[in-house]
Amino acid sequence: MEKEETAKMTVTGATNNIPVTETWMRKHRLLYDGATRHPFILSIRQGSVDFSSFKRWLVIGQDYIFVRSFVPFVASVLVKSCKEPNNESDMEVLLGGMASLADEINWFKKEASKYHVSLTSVVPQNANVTYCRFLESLTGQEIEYPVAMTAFWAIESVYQQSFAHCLEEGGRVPQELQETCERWGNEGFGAYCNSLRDIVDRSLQKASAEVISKAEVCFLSVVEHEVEFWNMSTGDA
Ligand SMILES: Cc1ncc(CNC=O)c(N)n1
Repeated sequence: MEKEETAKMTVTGATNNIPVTETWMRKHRLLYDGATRHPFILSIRQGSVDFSSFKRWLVIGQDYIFVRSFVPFVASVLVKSCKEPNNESDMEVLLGGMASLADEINWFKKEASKYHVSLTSVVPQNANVTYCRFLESLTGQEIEYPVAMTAFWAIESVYQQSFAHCLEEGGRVPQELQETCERWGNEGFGAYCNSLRDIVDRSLQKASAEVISKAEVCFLSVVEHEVEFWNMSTGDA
């Protein structure tokens, strides 16, 4: 076995058959579940969430700000994907992601007007500002494609799995939040997340041990930012 390859196995714990993302999920399960099973998410699933103006402001207003920062980040990943060999399918998956963000921005506007949330006057909370800055720090040219792709996949997957959990059997999602849960928790969005995951695993197969560990750190950062994002729901973030 080549030296580089041995180093890679040491860093990731990956063997030939287990994809890197799967090894991370096993290793960091508790932290990951802390995001997808956050008390705020569980309160939506249980129907105990009070969808008062404060929570609406969070789910619509703060998330709108996040998504506006997410767009240039996704654009930067798309630019990187164009420089990758055999990029045709990556580019298409990322373009699909872009298209759904355009749709999402319109949806935020519709929800905002329904609940009289003024999107232009929402002041971003600290946790959100920090998360958006983190996204911006990942847009630079020096950030390797697998690292940026890892962040992208993790951001989408955490959201998808959180809202899909709300919709699983036994949930009692309040009617006002049903559409929100379906937007990110639907199966199509789940399939899209799996495509992102496959791109991550494939791009990491060719990556150096250093890039693989950077990607793992990036994965953990995303999960932590997602927890902090929902911690805003208690008002003391
Ligand atoms: C905080 C956060 N994380 C992930 C997503 C899902 N990606 C795009 O919409 C989101 N909307 N908000």
